[in-house]
Amino acid sequence: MLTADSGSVLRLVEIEGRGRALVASQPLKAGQIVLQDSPIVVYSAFPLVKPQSSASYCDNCFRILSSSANVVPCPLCSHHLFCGPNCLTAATASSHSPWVCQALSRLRDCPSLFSQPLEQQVQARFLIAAYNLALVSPSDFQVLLSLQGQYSPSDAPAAEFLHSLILSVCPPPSLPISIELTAALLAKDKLNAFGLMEPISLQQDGERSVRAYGIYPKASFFNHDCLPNACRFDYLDSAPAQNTDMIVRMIHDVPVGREICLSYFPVNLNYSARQKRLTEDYGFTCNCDRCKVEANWSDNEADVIDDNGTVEENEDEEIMEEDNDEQMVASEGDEVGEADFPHAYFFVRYMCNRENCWGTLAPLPPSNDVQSKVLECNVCGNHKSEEDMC
Ligand SMILES: C[S@@+](CC[C@H](N)C(=O)[O-])C[C@H]1O[C@@H](n2cnc3c(N)ncnc32)[C@H](O)[C@@H]1O
Repeated sequence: MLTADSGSVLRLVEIEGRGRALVASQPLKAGQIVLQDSPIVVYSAFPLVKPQSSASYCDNCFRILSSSANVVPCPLCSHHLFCGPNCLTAATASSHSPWVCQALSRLRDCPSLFSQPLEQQVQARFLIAAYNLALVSPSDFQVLLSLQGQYSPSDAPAAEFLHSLILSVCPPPSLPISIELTAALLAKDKLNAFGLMEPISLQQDGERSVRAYGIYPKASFFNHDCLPNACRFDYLDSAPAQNTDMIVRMIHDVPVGREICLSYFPVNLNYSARQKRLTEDYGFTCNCDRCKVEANWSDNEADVIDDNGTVEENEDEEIMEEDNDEQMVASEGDEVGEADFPHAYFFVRYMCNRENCWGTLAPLPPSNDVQSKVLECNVCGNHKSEEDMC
C-alpha cells in the first residue's frame, strides 16, 4: 500500500473557533494519500457477551475469522479469539495483556453492567483498553490525553458508574485512577474514536454496524465539514499488514493552505440531523458552506439525499411549499439554481450509489502524477469509473 509523508503534505495549525486543524502544505491532487495513520488503541464494538449470531473477528487485528482461519483462542480465557499465533503473541504483549484478559472476564460476570445501556459495555471496553495503554505504552497514553475532549457534566453518570465498577472489580495494577481521569478518557473517546465497519456483506436491513473503534493520533486533528474534501479508508480484511491503519485520500484537488476536512458521518444526513449530532456529540455548530445554504431551507424539506444526489422528501411530514420545489430535484441539474444547491455536484459525483451504502467516493491514488479515472467507495469498496457517471 502506498504511504504518504504526512509531515510534508499536511500542516497542523490552530484556527480560531475550530481548534487544531490540518491544512494542505502544498497543492493536493484528487486521490492523493495525505495520511496513513496507525491507531494507538483499537477496541471491540461488541457487547462483552457477544450474541451467538454475530460474526467473529480476531481480537487483535479485527480481521473477520473465516471458517478456514487458523483460529487460536486465548489460553487464559478461551473467550477471545485470534487469527493466528502471531496475533495472539502481539495481543498478549499489548491489547490483551493478562490484566485486560482478567478485567474483561470479571466484567462479563457483572450483572450491574448488563442492566446498563449497551453503549456502556463498549465504554467499559474502551476504559480497559485505555488504562492498559497507560501500563504498556505510557507515551501513547499521553498522546491520548492530549487529544480534544473535556469532561462534561452530562457524561458524569456514565463516568461515575464505570469508574466505581472498574475500581471495585478490576483496578489496573499500580496505576492510580481518578474519576476525573476516567471522565476525561471517555470524553476523548467520544470525540476522537473512528468506527471500523463490518463488511458490507454482513449488514442487515441496510444498517451499517461497527466492528471496532480505533483512536488515531494524527487523524484526530481533522475537523469536520459536511462537504468534505478528503475521506478515510481502511482495509481491515484485505491489507496484508498494518490492516488497522487508516488511509486518508483527497476527494478532489485543493490548493495550498486549504483546510482538509472529513465528514464525521455519512454525507447524506439532512441539515437538522447533522447539526444535532455535531452539537450533541462534538459540541459545535457547523457553519460550513453546505450548512449555510441548508439553514435557509424549511424544516420539512430535504430529509435525506438519495444516491442519485436527489433530495428526498420525508413522506411523514407536510408537503413542501411550492416555491421550494426546485430544491427537491437537485440531480436534475437545470431545475436547480446554483445558489439554492451549489453542492448537488458533490452528491452526484462523490456519493456511492449502491443501495443503503452512503459511502463517499475518492479517486484511486494517482499514478505517475496522472489522476485515476476510477473512484473507490470508502464504505463498500465498490469501484466506479468516471465514464459510469456521465
Ligand atoms: C476530532 S477533534 C478535531 C481536532 C480538534 N479541532 C483539536 O483541536 O484537536 C473534533 C473537535 O474539533 C472541533 N471541530 C471539528 N470540526 C469543527 C468545525 N467544522 N467547526 C468548529 N469546530 C470543529 C470540535 O471541537 C470537535 O469536537
